[in-house]
Amino acid sequence: MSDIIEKLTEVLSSRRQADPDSSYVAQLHNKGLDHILKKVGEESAEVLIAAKASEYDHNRDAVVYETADLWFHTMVMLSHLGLEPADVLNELDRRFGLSGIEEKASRG
Ligand SMILES: N=c1c2ncn([C@@H]3O[C@H](COP(=O)(O)OP(=O)(O)OP(=O)(O)O)[C@@H](O)[C@H]3O)c2ncn1[C@@H]1O[C@H](COP(=O)(O)O)[C@@H](O)[C@H]1O
Repeated sequence: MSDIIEKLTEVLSSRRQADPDSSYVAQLHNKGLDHILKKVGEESAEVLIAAKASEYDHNRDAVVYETADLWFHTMVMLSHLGLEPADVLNELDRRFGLSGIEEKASRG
């Protein structure tokens, strides 16, 4: 796991019990799962908009910025549910080398 993902995972875990007045992440936990999911939805839409706009404005920085917002809020969602990025990375690792076409065919 990359260093920043590991460091951020630790900070997010420490924010589960933190004071919402001094932590944005604690505010998200305090507002609950529905609010976190709303943020994930909003950030997803912002990624789509930035990615589509980049075809015309070539603003790749905006795509990176919005994707970072989405990854961050997705990490908060995982943390809220008692999951970690390592769980997702392990699933990607399990799939590694298995062609999407083969995987789909194996579903029968
Ligand atoms: N990586 C991030 C990060 N990325 C984005 N954001 C915040 O996510 C919010 C993005 O929401 P929007 O763009 O929708 O802005 P907004 O309209 O003001 O947000 P809302 O009021 O609608 O929720 C902003 O407040 C950003 O500052 C982040 N907040 C925190 N982190 C990391 O989380 C750590 C802990 O943060 P705190 O809990 O605040 O200390 C930080 O040290 C950072 O490493």
